[in-house]
Amino acid sequence: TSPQLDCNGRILRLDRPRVMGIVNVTPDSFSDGGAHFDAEAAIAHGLKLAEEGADILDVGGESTRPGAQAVSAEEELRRVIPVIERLAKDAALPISIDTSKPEVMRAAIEAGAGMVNDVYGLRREGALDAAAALGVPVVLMHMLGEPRSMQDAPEYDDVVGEVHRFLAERIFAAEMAGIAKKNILIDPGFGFGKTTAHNLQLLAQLRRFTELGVPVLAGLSRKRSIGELTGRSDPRERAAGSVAAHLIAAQNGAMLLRVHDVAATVDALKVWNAVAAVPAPRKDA
Ligand SMILES: Cn1c(SCC(=O)Nc2ccccc2)nc2c(=O)[nH]c(N)nc21
Repeated sequence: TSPQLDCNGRILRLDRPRVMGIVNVTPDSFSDGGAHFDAEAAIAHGLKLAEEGADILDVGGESTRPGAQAVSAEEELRRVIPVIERLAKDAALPISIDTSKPEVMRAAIEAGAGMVNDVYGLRREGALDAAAALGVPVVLMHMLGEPRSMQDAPEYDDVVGEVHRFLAERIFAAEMAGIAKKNILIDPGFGFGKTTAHNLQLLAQLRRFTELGVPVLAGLSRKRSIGELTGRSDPRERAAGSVAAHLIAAQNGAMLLRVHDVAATVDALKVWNAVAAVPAPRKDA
């Protein structure tokens, strides 16, 4: 019996690599400086990704790009709650909330989300206790320092070893706070305080993280490293590079892939699964 996650009543099976579709609730294009948020566009996009075969949708209201200004809890709630409510009503798949704030976690689960995806690894004040009380699966991700400064010449003695140790410590902290191990996922945090060389080491050695005994999530979609490797300066042209990276992540043990290009990734995984299903050759005596 392969693991499955109970996301507030909606089941996410982890019998094979699964696809998490990205739904950013961003400032709408016509309003001045993002005073309004285009919930309708985000909802339509989420429903489209569900149609394309996403197994879960990740809804986020605060950009974590280096230099992005911090957003208040009230502002973040204004952006994501209407989107989560409508997606939970109009689609059957589980929804994760991409947030580091305890009050946003609580309201999002109340509104129908079923997983917490925290790029800060539940290190904000009250986050561990809030997640434990909610009793939903949580993603613990590695980030070096803070979003503002993480990409200023990040350095490690041994990036894989240091990220591995951080994640082991966050699993321990989560279990001590009362989060069941079956509800924990980990993520090396591609691009969060890593150069492309660091990201390549983490991807090449991703199977090391499966030793921690919980499912691994990988999120490389359209990121700068993919752009650097492919020469695609426009993120919208990074789908092929992203699919390639996510197939390698699946091959190296990732069970959840956080992607923009759901249809392409779903097709790629169908090919990957067909090969994975081929019986191993018999070792004749
Ligand atoms: C919320 N969130 C993000 S946002 C950053 C992003 O997509 N940047 C980006 C996207 C497109 C182009 C350039 C940069 N990345 C992860 C991740 O890798 N893992 C988990 N668990 N959550 C995550």
